[in-house]
Amino acid sequence: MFKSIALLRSFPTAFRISELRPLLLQQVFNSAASQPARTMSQQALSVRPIVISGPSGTGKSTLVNKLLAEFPGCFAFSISHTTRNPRPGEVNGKDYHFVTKEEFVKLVEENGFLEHAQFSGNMYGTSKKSVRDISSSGQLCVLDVEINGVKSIKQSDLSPKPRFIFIKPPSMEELRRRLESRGTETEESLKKRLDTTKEAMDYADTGAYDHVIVNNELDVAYEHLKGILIEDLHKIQGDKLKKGQ
Ligand SMILES: Nc1ncnc2c1ncn2[C@@H]1O[C@H](COP(=O)(O)OP(=O)(O)OP(=O)(O)O)[C@@H](O)[C@H]1O
Repeated sequence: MFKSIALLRSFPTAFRISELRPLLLQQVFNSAASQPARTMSQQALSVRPIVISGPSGTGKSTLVNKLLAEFPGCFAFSISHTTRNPRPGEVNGKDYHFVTKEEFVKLVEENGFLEHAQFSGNMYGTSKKSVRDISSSGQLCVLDVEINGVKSIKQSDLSPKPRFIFIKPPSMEELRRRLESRGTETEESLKKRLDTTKEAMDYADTGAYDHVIVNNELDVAYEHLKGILIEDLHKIQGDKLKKGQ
């Protein structure tokens, strides 16, 4: 029913990364897992997640990876739920929350997911709890989602309220050039990715995002993104220092 890459793009990055970029997820997961338990006397820092969206190839991963490099330990990606069986080496609660179909459906009925969908006969979803846990652990949760994910998160009661950020390409020609030069696309997948671009750009034009960043010069775009988050990042760093991390 779905082509894998098309469906993967409908999920938050946490899902995509756990499928496509396991090392990165491992790195950020480890940083989340190493958080010591808070004592009652510590005032919990609750950090607003970011929802980052934009056409494929516009530079979302490039920008987020720069943030991860400059602010190590400050970011985390949520861990998705799935009904599929673990693959060799995958760990429950680390690579995914592996659950039964019944457990998954119960969570859907309880309105526990920000987003969920079926893929190759298995269900996948990002729970609100997994995002909230990161926020309350004092880290900044990054959700890299397609337009449907953005709409679904906008309708949710996620707290704290996320910041919605759109990464815009300088032009369609440049977007195509970037996707081609990345060397990851077939002619078919390139066409699919470019086909969804107009819808994403039109949606951004409705004012759906708190911030729109044009990724022309990478360094300029990065400074823009960092500027949006810097206050939170300083708080996170201060909190980590207090905790002796
Ligand atoms: N400002 C920029 N100038 C030139 N090239 C860039 C710029 N930003 C990113 N790129 C390049 O464009 C390509 C696509 O970037 P990237 O993979 O980060 O996009 P993406 O939005 O995460 O895509 P996808 O949604 O498909 O994962 C990469 O090869 C990257 O190095």
